[in-house]
Amino acid sequence: MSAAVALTIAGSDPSGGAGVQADLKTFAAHRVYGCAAITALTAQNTRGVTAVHPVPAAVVAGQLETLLTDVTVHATKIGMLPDADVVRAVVSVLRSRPAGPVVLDPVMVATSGDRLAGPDVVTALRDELLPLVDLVTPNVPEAGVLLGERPAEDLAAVIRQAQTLYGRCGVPVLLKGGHLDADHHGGGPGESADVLVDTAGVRIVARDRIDTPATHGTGCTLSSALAALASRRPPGPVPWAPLVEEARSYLQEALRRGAGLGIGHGHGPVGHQVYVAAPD
Ligand SMILES: Nc1ncnc2c1ncn2[C@@H]1O[C@H](COP(=O)(O)OP(=O)(O)OP(=O)(O)O)[C@@H](O)[C@H]1O
Ligand SMILES: Cc1ncc(CO)c(N)n1
Repeated sequence: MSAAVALTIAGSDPSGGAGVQADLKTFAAHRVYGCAAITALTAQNTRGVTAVHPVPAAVVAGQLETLLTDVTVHATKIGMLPDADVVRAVVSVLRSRPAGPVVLDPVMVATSGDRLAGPDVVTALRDELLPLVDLVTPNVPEAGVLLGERPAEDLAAVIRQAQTLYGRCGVPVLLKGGHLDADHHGGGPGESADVLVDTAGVRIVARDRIDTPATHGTGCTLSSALAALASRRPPGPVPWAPLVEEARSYLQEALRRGAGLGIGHGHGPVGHQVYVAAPD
């Protein structure tokens, strides 16, 4: 039997806190073999993004085709897709080559507020890619954009939008509440609450909110932890609720560790190297 293999399809972040670099560290922390196809080169640090250079769509397709004709991938995470052509390249490969359960993090804006995807991405992502995936993990502003609504301002609105998005696309939704104002998040005092909606109904997954500026790449880390955990499972439908609980516990430890790393001068990275137990 081969090792569990997870694939990330994402952009590069030279500062190592987000994107492909964060995903591969997260896969390693979950004792999963990591593969990576790069969709864009960014120039960024913990303070912001200074340039985005999309990889040509045909080159993205070529990376995936070449990889998937040889390597069996047990789960995939999709992150930054810089333009609609790259979205379509990923769609076309995924239609013909199985890559395990797919977690889609619909990246639009970095923690620093800089845009990472052009406006044409939203329609292609929502109409062409979303129906093919097994879990979508928008943050509050991204859910607003996908629904064409104002971003949620409290937990009740997050629950409503997660249900609406699930109703429209039929794909399990994990709507992340990290952006909710601490006074309005409603998940309980000092908590950061995410909302999972799938066939099992609505589940709120909350953890204590850690008081730290080092939150660069939390979304990337959560979605790659979910793909890593999915890659370790037997084939078949993924019960997302226990995986979300596990991934949040991992992220919580990584946030605690990141608070002491002292990397960069802006929103520092989380400490990915929190090794979780090997699969049984
Ligand atoms: N200070 C915090 N303490 C604990 N958990 C947090 C904190 N900030 C964010 N989270 C959690 O981190 C995960 C990512 O949430 P967030 O809403 O920030 O996503 P994102 O905006 O996609 O992340 P990114 O910063 O990578 O763009 C969620 O599970 C959220 O609840
Ligand atoms: C490459 C990349 N992907 C995703 C994010 C979102 O955090 C980022 N900052 N950079």
